[in-house]
Amino acid sequence: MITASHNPVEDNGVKMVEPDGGMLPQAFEPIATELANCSSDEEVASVLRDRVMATPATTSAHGAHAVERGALTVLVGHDTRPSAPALMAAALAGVRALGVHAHSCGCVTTPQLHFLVYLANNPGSGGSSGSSATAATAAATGPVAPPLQAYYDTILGAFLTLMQQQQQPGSSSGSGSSTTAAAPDVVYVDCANGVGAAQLQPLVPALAGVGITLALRNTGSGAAAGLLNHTCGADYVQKERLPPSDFADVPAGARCCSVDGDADRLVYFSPGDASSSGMRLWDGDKVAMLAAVFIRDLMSQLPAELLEGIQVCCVQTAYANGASTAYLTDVLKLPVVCTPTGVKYLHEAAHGADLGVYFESNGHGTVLFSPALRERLAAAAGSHPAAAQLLLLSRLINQTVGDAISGLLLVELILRRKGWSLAQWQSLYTDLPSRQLKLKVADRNSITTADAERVCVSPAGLQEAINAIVAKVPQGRAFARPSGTEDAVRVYAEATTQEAADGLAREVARAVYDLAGGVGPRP
Ligand SMILES: CC(=O)N[C@H]1[C@@H](OP(=O)(O)O)O[C@H](CO)[C@@H](O)[C@@H]1O
Ligand SMILES: [Mg+2]
Repeated sequence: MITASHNPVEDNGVKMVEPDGGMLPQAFEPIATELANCSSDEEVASVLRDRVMATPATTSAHGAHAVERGALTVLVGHDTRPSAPALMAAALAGVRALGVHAHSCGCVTTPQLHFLVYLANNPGSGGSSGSSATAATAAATGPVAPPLQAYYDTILGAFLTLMQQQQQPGSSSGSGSSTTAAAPDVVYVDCANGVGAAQLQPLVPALAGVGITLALRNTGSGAAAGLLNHTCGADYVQKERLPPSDFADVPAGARCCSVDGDADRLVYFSPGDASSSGMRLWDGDKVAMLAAVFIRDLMSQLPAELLEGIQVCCVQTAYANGASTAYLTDVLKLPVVCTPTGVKYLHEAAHGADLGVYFESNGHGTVLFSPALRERLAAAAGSHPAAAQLLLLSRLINQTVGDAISGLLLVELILRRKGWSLAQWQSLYTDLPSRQLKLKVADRNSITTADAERVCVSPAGLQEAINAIVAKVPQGRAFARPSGTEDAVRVYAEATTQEAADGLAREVARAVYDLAGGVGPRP
């Protein structure tokens, strides 16, 4: 997938999708770094020959045995960047030079490409009408590109079925009042001027059919088209806590959401008054809680023996607001696992359970259902409506990777099913005030961490200094870690007041600056 996600339009990047639809295996990262740092074509060729071609595929859907190159197909997609067509041509030429089929999926979202790769290798599993044709062709010639329609048939199809069940009188639709009275007619969607604009379009007529008007903004088209991710998109809204461009006329309190440039992140927000202050945010933590509440409700309607031995787990990072962690453990009584930052870690941990809910605060995440759980649900679907609904949820929710389109449908389904307004969703728990800062140091890798990045191991004395600072702040929590994506050290702090959280973050940043070789002005 040729994309630089939420980053500025002039950046570029690539995300690799494994044959099972998953993310790049971690073992491949050092090789990818080597490739990215090559300074000449010759060097690229030699790294490809000596390192890439010499590394056996680990998670190939075909198993460890060698596969005829001519039987392989690589699917390539791209985002809306002006650099995409040239990079796409290069990628296709590179794949074909190896004697491997290359197929352009065109301008798609990252999660759509993950889904298509999964479906190409697991024909028939999408639950779409088109997939049986795909299965027949695949048997004859190896994986071929399934039509993008298969994505909508699966994800949107499951959403519409769940919505229709809700609207049938007397349907068993989970707990909570199933009134739609609290749901507004219009959901304003900030498409970040990215791929989401075109790919959300098929949802517009489909959702209109169930009474939801999607108003797409920042679609990257028209005379005043904005720039990709520029003052818009999920990353901007979540980090700046500001409504995106082109939302000035959206009424205060309206239901809005924002996706990032490649549509794998989703946050909800509601504009405040004219001064832009008072914008409210429903971040990845809030989406995770909503999903967890709903799934827990459905599971509680199933006979205990059906769920015997089934493990449910919620996965967060240290950036998850402490109030959300407390809500999961104290109110929902669900086990919580904390992993290092980065979806690859959360995804892996969620895979360890039968039902794994994972979201980063920045809006990237999904809910994974194990094959064993899906089998049990399928067997019970005829006799237990809640099992049938959970099974449909596993189709509505992209099982390969976090997906803003699938996430939007999930949130809208749950809010309507529960009859909840944004305010009721917000009131599940109250976030502790928090602050994130970043600073530069001479070498960020001089900071090493343990315990899912919550403790600094080096440089010597840093953790002791952080402990002493945190101890002075009631209910304070803070940590510092080197960013994996930027040349910076990130500091996170939370406390019972915004002032205390701000002060705590500043003090910790100063300790990092003093003990880890800060560069530039002291925070
Ligand atoms: C605090 C924060 O938002 N960190 C982001 C950021 O990672 P860093 O390692 O913090 O730079 O980029 C990652 C990739 O997009 C994302 O997964 C992660 O959540
Ligand atoms: Mg992204």
